[in-house]
Amino acid sequence: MKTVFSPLHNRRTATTELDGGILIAPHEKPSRAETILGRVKQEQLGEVLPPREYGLGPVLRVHTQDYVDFLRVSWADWIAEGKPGEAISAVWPGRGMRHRVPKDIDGRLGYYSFGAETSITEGTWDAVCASADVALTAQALVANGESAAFALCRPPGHHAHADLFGGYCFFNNAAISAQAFRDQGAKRVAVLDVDFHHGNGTQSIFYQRDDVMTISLHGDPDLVFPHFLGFEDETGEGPGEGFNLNLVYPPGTPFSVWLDGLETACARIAAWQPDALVIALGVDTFEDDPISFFKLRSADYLLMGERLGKLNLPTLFTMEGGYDVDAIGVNVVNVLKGFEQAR
Ligand SMILES: NCCCCCC(=O)NO
Ligand SMILES: [Mg+2]
Ligand SMILES: [Zn+2]
Repeated sequence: MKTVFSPLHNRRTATTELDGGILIAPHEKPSRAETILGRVKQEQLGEVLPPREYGLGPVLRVHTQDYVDFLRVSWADWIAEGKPGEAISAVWPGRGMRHRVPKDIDGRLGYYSFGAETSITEGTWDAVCASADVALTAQALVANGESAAFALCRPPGHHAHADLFGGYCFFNNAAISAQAFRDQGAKRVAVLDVDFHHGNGTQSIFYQRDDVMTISLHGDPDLVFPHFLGFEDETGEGPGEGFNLNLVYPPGTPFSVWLDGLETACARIAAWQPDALVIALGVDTFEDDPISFFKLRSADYLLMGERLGKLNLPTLFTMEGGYDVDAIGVNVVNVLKGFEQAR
């Protein structure tokens, strides 16, 4: 399987994440991508390619112009105000307030985000654009005949809505890729999110559509991020009714239980017969992940990959979460190896 990777992910070097009332070193750090790349090479998964540059056209098929414009100028506007730290939202348009875009950078940060854990820094824009190019380059490989490809994206994307950043995500790489498949002629595209967290961004982007099916297995939003979306009664809206599926699990969920959910998801996908499958691949389902509460073990990721391979669909993997850096390379590449063994 080919991997697409860009060293420009290193432009995303946030030094602060608001967590537990203090600013910690971010969980979403450069060593995540470098460790995965090292394992891809060590295991000889396949060729590693640099991304092509696609520009903002494909991004704007999913994200709004005003949001993209905001992201591009956010850091410059922040430092123009003489702010001492990294750009972090501290105010949001709460219930009963006006949902309009303020002029002030603090107001715009709040309007265009849904959490304070994600800072914007000097190189964030460059890394975010490169991450989308990585996804689109891997998507093109699959659209042009590769049976599967791995987009080693950083920063991740599945929490990003059309005009919201959060959860370490800015451009929704999986959604941008799904839309690219559609724009290149695929009639039906399924996005399956196996990250520990709900793919709230991906769900919201396609929620009223019946051409992109979105499915996510994740920790109970009543207990974990993103807290306000991802419940099992969210099944789609309007034409999209029935094209969203959330499978929610409690703390301590082992692979055996999680695998039942994967089986449900795969059955739904197989019945729909999509032309392409995008897997939002987070491995924060791992038993030792520092911010999650499932109990998957490294060997389980081989079985996860195998089950996904048995769907026999053109498949794009986009890298999402996973924060146990010692294990992330093994776990990610285990999914990809298991996938290939099933083909
Ligand atoms: N306290 C913030 C947690 C953000 C979760 C990010 C993630 O891994 N999403 O998949
Ligand atoms: Mg998920
Ligand atoms: Zn996650």
